[in-house]
Amino acid sequence: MKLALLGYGKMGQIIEKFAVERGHEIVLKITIDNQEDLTRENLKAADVAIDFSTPDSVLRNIDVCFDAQVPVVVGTTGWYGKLQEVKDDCDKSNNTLLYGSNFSIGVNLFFKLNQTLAKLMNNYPAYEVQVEEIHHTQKLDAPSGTAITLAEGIVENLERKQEWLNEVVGTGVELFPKPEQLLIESHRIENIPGTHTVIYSSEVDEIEIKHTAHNRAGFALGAVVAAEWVRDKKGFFNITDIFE
Ligand SMILES: NC(=O)C1=CN([C@@H]2O[C@H](COP(=O)(O)OP(=O)(O)OC[C@H]3O[C@@H](n4cnc5c(N)ncnc54)[C@H](OP(=O)(O)O)[C@@H]3O)[C@@H](O)[C@H]2O)C=CC1
Ligand SMILES: O=C(O)C1=N[C@H](C(=O)O)C[C@H](O)C1
Repeated sequence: MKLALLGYGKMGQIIEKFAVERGHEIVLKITIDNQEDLTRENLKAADVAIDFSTPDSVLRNIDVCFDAQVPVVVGTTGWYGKLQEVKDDCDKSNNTLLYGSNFSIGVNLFFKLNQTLAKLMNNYPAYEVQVEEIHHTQKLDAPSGTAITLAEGIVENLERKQEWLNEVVGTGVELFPKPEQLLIESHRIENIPGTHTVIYSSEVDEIEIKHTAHNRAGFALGAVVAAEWVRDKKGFFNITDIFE
């Protein structure tokens, strides 16, 4: 299959490696320096576009994919406030988009564990819950998309939590969540590909579930598999649709 890579940074380059290994061809690579090459005409050479760019550029990239009627896999995070708008555009224009805060198999298993644990905890009010995420210092968004998915999994399944709020550690701003608010703590440390922990803490003990990415390979392979899966489909999908 012919692929367009929208964003060719840390992720785009590993995605290229897995895509070529699996017999695909890269027909277009877009970075900040050649953004003007992202046109409907150029995109039409691709069967699927894969976007791992930036929160500021992703919405325009999606628009161009919709205009060209090219299915797009979106790994970029930091735009989920616009999710409903993008879904409406996708449906109205009869297009195809698959997005996911995390394309690795391990994290998608972790999402399920998180939901199950949150349900169990309805019977155990002595436990307070918190989400922690650690990423490299170049990350542009906080909290991470994965942490948002984890927090939503908790809010949807644990009755005593109604919304999440985010504290970026080291900025000097400390938050004091109300009992119905779930704290997501973000840490930025050199060279960490992505670590997520859900912690339930009581007076007497603590239960933690944790996912640690050793590198970016799991995310990149997942994105290529997602492109293969979505190629001949129409509609708006999440990575969890592949795992169902
Ligand atoms: N869903 C998932 O599983 C994962 C998601 N991510 C997300 O993917 C995104 C990218 O991550 P990562 O590769 O680490 O980031 P990088 O900063 O390494 O790469 C971003 C790329 O986007 C390019 N870019 C900047 N502006 C534009 C534009 N206007 N159009 C197209 N490309 C542009 C940059 O160009 P230049 O090189 O010239 O600066 C760079 O090539 C982030 O949002 C991150 O959170 C990351 C890992 C896994
Ligand atoms: O920016 C990153 O690096 C990552 N971003 C994704 C996120 O925001 O959750 C996925 C992964 O954790 C790496």
